[in-house]
Amino acid sequence: MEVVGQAAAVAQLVGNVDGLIFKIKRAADTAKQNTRECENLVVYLSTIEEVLPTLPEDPEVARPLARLGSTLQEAHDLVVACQKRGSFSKIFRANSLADRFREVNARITCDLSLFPLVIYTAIARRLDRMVLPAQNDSGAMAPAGKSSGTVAVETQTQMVLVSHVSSGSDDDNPRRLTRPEIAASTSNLAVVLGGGRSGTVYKGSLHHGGRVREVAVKVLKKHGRQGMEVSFVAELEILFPLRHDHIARLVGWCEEAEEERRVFVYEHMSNGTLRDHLLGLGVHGHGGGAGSPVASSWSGRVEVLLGAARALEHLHRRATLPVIHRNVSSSNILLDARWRSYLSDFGQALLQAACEEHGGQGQLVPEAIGTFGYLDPEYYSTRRVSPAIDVYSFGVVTLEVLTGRPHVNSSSSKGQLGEVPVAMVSSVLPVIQNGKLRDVLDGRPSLVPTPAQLKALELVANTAMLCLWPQGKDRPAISNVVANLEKALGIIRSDETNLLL
Ligand SMILES: Nc1ncnc2c1ncn2[C@@H]1O[C@H](COP(=O)(O)OP(=O)(O)OP(=O)(O)O)[C@@H](O)[C@H]1O
Repeated sequence: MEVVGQAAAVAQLVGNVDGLIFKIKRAADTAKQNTRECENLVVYLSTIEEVLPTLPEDPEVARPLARLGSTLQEAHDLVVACQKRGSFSKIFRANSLADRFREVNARITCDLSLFPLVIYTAIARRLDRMVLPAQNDSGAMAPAGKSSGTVAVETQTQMVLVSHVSSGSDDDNPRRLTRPEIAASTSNLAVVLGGGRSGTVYKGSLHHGGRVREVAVKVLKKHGRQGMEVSFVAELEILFPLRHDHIARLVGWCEEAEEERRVFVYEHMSNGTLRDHLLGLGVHGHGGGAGSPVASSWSGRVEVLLGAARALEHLHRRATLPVIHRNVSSSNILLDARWRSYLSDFGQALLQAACEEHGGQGQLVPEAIGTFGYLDPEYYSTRRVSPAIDVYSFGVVTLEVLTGRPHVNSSSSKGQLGEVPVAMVSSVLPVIQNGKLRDVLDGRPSLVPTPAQLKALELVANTAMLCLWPQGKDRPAISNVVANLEKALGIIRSDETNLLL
């Protein structure tokens, strides 16, 4: 009896969502402003509409369905508002409506992520298919914009899936992989690249569409972090649409819910992590030897920092669905064969829209997760998530780059429980604040700075100081950090050129 009741409740919720989608579509037909946003929303909702009849009559889907229903009610009100023309400042009104569309879209995406994983990935797969242009008979991709209905598909792509700066083609979209594909690509997980709290990363080569691609395959721990399923879905949701020249690209994923096996496949970065090079760790043969510009030149170091700052700028300000990374560290900045830097490891990332919901103060999380030494103390005490927490961690990475020291040291004085770890910030920052940057700069012979380089490094150090300000509101936005690093890199490069002449 109870089961019948639950089934009826789910059926009713599905009917409600279906009805709302129908109403939104009808209202969108007669929208007089923000018509593009309305069209985008309709395309997004059509995908959800397709999935609705396949939902199981399971109590687990009732809660996310109810949430989706109330978000769609707001979406409907928004589209209805677009049926009127604003009598006062039309442009202002259009912009504020566009902001509300962004919020509603982000909320719908958040609501979808609450569905059980198997349903969510079904939706993601459908969206995946929508972004891939139709293949012609020869298997080559048809040019975008040529197939019927492509306009809708393209706008959908812009809205939901592809954030912006794309350096790859559409066939670079992440795809679902099978377990045999994972086993074959990694020769049964033969070569370990590294490991962390969430799993082990293996080297692999993926054959697809006549191409071979070097990949890093992260097999998530079965019972690692609490809520692994939730964090898998969250990372998939965040990484799927992200395209940026300094963000490690997701190539695919594999999910076998029954066996609790979850895998992410990323582009392989052959030169390891920034940390390896700063500390001269010989991990996999690329730990900061003579050939590493990151170990041996200030331009190499500042360039890597700038890449990571641009990745954060993209996440915070430019991505269609802005993101807070929450785990910025020198181990999560990877280097490819050309020494370009890439931000990686989005396992703790959060969508900013969810954070903004909380009266602009940032979302309150149950626990301030992070790595000691990188963790923003204000976030640690308030548990409120905002972009400023990434800026703080980036400040710590900047100090690592300047000093070549690890983010934590073991104190010489032993506490009751053994050696006490000390965050580098507490030992290095006061020295920089006293104007004695030279005392803490990495002292390797190839890094002795010229006077011009020292000026540039002072700018970098001052920027780090601002990033490490105790209160998040006093820290710079990441765009200002990018601007300062660009300036510093310009000074160092022109000095290097002068030295060569
Ligand atoms: N795309 C990649 N290319 C090459 N090596 C990689 C790649 N991704 C990860 N690695 C290696 O695997 C290690 C662990 O990866 P990652 O930091 O993502 O794991 P994690 O379990 O999420 O770690 P954390 O403890 O920070 O949560 C990295 O330090 C790096 O050495």
